[in-house]
Amino acid sequence: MATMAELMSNSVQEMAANGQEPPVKYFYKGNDGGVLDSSVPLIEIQVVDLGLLSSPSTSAQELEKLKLALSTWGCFQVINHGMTSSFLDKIREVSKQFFASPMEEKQKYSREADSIEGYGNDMILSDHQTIDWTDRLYLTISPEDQRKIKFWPENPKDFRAMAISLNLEESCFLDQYGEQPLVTARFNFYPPCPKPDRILGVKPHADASAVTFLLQDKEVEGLQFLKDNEWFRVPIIPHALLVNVGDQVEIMSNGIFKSPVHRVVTNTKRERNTLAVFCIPESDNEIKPADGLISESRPSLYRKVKDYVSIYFQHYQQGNRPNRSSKGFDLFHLQ
Ligand SMILES: O=C(O)CCC(=O)C(=O)O
Ligand SMILES: [Fe+2]
Repeated sequence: MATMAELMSNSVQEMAANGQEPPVKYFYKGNDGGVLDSSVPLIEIQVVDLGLLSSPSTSAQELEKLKLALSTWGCFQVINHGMTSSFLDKIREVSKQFFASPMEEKQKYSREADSIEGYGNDMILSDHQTIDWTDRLYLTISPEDQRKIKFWPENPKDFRAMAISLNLEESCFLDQYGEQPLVTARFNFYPPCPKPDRILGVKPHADASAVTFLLQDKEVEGLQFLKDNEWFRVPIIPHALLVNVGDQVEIMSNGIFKSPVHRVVTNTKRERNTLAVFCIPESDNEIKPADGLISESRPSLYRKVKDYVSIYFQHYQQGNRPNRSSKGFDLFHLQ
């Protein structure tokens, strides 16, 4: 049996700091390596104002914008969301401080070999797997009784308070989410990478969530979305949150809302910090296209699923995406 040390890969941050040559398992096998320059076009991303969305005189127009965004790109930036700029900056700061703390400190929160929760990087499931150039801290935020406080850093002191107040449960509004949807937070740290043309921060994937909220780095770009076989950069709006549809809302909306394929590219000079918050329906709930969205002209395009996240992770590390089509269970290959 493989030992714990064999199953866990090294911290990417240490490799970067030591100027170590990245092992080949980090090299992306696809023919489309990542680039971070202006030759990659920017998404003309919709910016949705939550204030306008909730005010009767302006909501219709804002709702149209939302629908257009979700049915074309599957993502938008949200402003006027009620979280102050100083609060968002504080999250960024606390996350930076955690990753900047000594390795012995971070290792107190190391994930266990067979689970994603805690501090670490990709789980190694196969010899052929491409590993992402990122270290992460992955925490369950809600339901509260599923929090594993042992993984929540004690330092910086503000960390636990910050993460608790990030409870975005209210945004998970659909019935299919169930009474106790899961909200998880992934603090992502991408150190500078010596081989950005060969190594990705996160390989191409779509999210297993219903909806994902991303707090981007304020200064360093990296996230790209795929549309019509072309990659597009996401612009930075410092105090906006990026919202993207995950596979489960694509299923619930019978494919009207798109769960976009995205990736993170690396760069040689600057580290990048982001926070992704995933809203995930209760695993016992059956997820299926809403009845109102099925008709003779638009039959149900997806199979019913339960515990989609488990199905998803069985495929993810191999670079595959489960095919949720009602027609079968082929795999959609991403690398
Ligand atoms: O860090 C980013 O920009 C995106 C991360 C991401 O796609 C994910 O964690 O699923
Ligand atoms: Fe993602």
